[in-house]
Amino acid sequence: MSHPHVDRYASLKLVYGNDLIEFVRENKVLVVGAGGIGCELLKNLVLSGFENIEIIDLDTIDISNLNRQFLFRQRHVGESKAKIAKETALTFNPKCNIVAHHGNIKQSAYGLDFFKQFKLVINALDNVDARRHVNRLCLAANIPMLDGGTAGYLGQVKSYQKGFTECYECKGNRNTEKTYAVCTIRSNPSKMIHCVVWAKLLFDRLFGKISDSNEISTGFEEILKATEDFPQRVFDKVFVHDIRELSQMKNKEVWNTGKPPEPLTDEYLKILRQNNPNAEKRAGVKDQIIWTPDECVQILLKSLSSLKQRREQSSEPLSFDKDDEDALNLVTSASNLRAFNFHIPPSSRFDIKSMAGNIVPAIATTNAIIAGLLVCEAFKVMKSIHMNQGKESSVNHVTECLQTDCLAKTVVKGRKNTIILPVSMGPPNKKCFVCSSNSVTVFVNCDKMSLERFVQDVLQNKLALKEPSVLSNDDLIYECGEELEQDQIELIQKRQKEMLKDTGIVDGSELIVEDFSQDISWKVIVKHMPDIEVEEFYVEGDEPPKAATQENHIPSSSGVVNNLDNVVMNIDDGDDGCVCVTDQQEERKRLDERRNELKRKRAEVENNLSEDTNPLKEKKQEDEVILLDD
Ligand SMILES: Nc1ncnc2c1ncn2[C@@H]1O[C@H](COP(=O)(O)OP(=O)(O)OP(=O)(O)O)[C@@H](O)[C@H]1O
Ligand SMILES: [Zn+2]
Repeated sequence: MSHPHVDRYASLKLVYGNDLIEFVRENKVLVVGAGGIGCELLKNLVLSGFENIEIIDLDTIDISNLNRQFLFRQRHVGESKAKIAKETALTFNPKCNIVAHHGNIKQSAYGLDFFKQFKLVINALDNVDARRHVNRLCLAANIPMLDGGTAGYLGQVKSYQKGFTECYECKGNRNTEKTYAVCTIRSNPSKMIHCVVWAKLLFDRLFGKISDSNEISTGFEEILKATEDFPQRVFDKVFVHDIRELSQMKNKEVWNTGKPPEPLTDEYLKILRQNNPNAEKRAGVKDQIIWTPDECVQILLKSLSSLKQRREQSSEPLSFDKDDEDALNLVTSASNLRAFNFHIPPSSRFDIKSMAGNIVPAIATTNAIIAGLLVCEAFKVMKSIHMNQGKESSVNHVTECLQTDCLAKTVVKGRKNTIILPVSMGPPNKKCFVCSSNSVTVFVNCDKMSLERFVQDVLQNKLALKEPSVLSNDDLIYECGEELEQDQIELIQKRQKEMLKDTGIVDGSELIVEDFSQDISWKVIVKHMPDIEVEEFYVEGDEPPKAATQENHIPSSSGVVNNLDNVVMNIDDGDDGCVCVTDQQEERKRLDERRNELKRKRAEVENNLSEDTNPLKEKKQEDEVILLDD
């Protein structure tokens, strides 16, 4: 292959021409994600003449990746995906210059300046959150973005460019996790998935970050303090006492399964033991064997004890990870025990793992098809950029690209045997607050929602901002960032706990929300919805909750998306070939300048208003008094 007299690109040049191949060799592309699609893609790119590539992935190689991520071998387990993908790809084409980043694309080191070096960005990601972030940076840097994704046998490739096509968020690609009514999860499940969602909340309540949404029952504080018998006390509380209380609800009609729940007393466990149809089925793959009630109890107690120890040794709350043995054992046993409580058939650890981890099986061939299509689209974009040099941002470079769907089976009428289906990309949606309008309306209950929840749930989770700052009436009421001073942090912490209405955010308030990490400045219009619960907030374009008084909903899981955000980045200096950016000074400087400008502006506004007509000033003084009182 690498004989010195053989031009490895000879056949490519016949197809694309010398000039384009030279252009592709010289110019840099960014690949985001080195997983199932990313590995295939990197291999294709290096074999197609793309010689300047940067690749980023936050993860390390897991044994479960080896069935489809063919750049990795067993000896690589535990190593950086980006680094090993680079090393293996270089063996296919040593001419390439590949830079590997072991990091999260959302880190500020990979901001606008980083993106600007590339002609094209290609996403090989597995979550909406990271895609939304990359979308915003590609819009800001005005770089075409290709996005590939698969779910089992289904796949899709889309090509985006600012001003010419819809953006990734034009059609509302939100973090739309399936949600369930709170009462179904907390007190009236009818399916195993309800028990799994509950078990994950139990995990969070006992070992994770405590919040209103994981408050599945009262009285955990005492149990958590217990030095002895912690596992048994948890068992007695959630599977016996709480259930006994629930079962005493008079009206039998209310139970979704048709029967009141049964506490897991010794007598009930005995009955379950006698009637257990799974008792004999002990052969087969270990993870697919359904545990007996006794096994569930034993495994529950053991995992509770080991997680308690781990939590005590850790300064941070734990977060559920489907690949963590203790966490999965806890969720599997707790889900099954709850299922026994509510007369729901139990499930295997394998099935519960896919429910708890929102897993859709990955198919290597679908990934390969999508990675192949991505490279075809990449050539079209590079060709256009090459032909229009100097007017990069004013020309539509994705004009020849099509949204390409890879289907599981023929579903298109009149198109026999069509499994690869090209469709035109839509134009930008004028109402899209990300690429077009810069204005978004949010519907929240200002009386019940705290500023903290507004920032976390609405701005960060729902609107996918990373480091939002919030200006209300020219007053900077919220900001985040590592460079804040202690007194600023204290002020924010205090204010965060206030309800929106107490911070001056009421019906019709127009906020300026900025996020320098995504180069975003939006007008956020607040509509106060007095009849909705805190969790029922929604954003323009979403379906509002059916009735204002309806029971509230909780997410089906704490979510793969969130877990990725929580991963601790492993940034090093790259002497092993894995380059990581550490210089964040520019970003800091920009933030500082902006902050000083805001302070100046705020001072001006305050000075211009007389003492008695300035509500902001009064509010501030109140804040200061409170601070002193502390
Ligand atoms: N914010 C991010 N920054 C960098 N890489 C990311 C980010 N989010 C996801 N990724 C990477 O994108 C890749 C997606 O690949 P893939 O869908 O095959 O997932 P996987 O984690 O390898 O597999 P599985 O989820 O099935 O275990 C993963 O390697 C993941 O680490
Ligand atoms: Zn858009």
